[in-house]
Amino acid sequence: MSTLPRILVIFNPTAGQDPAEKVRPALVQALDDGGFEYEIRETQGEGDARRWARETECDRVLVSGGDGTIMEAMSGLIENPRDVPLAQLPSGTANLLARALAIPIDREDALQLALHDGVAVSMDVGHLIDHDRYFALMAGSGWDADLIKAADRELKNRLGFFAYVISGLKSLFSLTRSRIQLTVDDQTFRFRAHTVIAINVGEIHGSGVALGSNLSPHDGKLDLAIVSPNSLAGILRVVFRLLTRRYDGATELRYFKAERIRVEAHPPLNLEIDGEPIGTTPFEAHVVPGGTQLIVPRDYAQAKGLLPKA
Ligand SMILES: Nc1ncnc2c1ncn2[C@@H]1O[C@H](COP(=O)(O)OP(=O)(O)OP(=O)(O)O)[C@@H](O)[C@H]1O
Repeated sequence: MSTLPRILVIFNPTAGQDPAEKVRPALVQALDDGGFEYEIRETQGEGDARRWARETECDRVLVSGGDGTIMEAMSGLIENPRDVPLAQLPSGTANLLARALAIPIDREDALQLALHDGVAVSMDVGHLIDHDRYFALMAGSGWDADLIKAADRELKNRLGFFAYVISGLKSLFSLTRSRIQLTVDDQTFRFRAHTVIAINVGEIHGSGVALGSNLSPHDGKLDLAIVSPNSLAGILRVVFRLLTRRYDGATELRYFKAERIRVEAHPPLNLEIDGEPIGTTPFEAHVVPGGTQLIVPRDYAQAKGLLPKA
């Protein structure tokens, strides 16, 4: 009897800039070469990936798509009564989850990891309660949500990742602060800010790029970042702090760690979940510790102390 995992491939033919005719043959070739038993299902739109992942009886789900498709499949797997790990063939525009977990973006390397070399580890996920949506990276209100709303499909097709850079710069100049009421576990705070982000994964592994210090999707907590400068000079100060990794000691950039948070804003702020617009504030989120199983590089798992001690 074969000991290879039976694989459900969830394939989003519209993700990213590479046409499906280029991605699909490479995928089929790698699966055939490895001798796997597999099924490939192509998404038609929102909801397919979540439903198929929730219902699958395979041993592993391999998602070919961007962060949106991966998160849909991850949500389905959280609802699947069996523990089924998720592997990725990052084929989106930003591929932030892959980059954060040190998963290669190169197609062949990613397939080698997804099918052969990777190890399964648990990772926390966030849950946006009112929307019943899970997030791996973050749920954010304010600037991040504005820029994601501005980077629509047409702009992403035309410019790829630069769509986010351009819409991010544009949104920076129109930021206005809202009155925020923030509940962090049992404590309530009131202040003015233009951006409040609940972060699960906030660091590109090994790159030095991070949204804060000691952010970890393996600590059973969400990190909350609050950005509140009221002028362009203040915004540039925050950007400089982030780039130079000086996160502490500024009132314009504050952090909390929590298991549960609630954000109300007046006027309401745009809201995004893992790079997808999802209406406006208020939002309430909590962490599901170790809620998902992911296939990651052995080096990443080792660096994070996630491998069983030999
Ligand atoms: N066949 C399809 N036709 C059109 N849209 C689809 C299809 N299948 C899935 N979708 C939509 O694709 C979106 C997810 O895209 P995904 O995030 O994976 O790629 P992306 O937008 O290129 O990448 P990124 O999130 O990195 O920018 C979901 O909104 C989903 O509904």
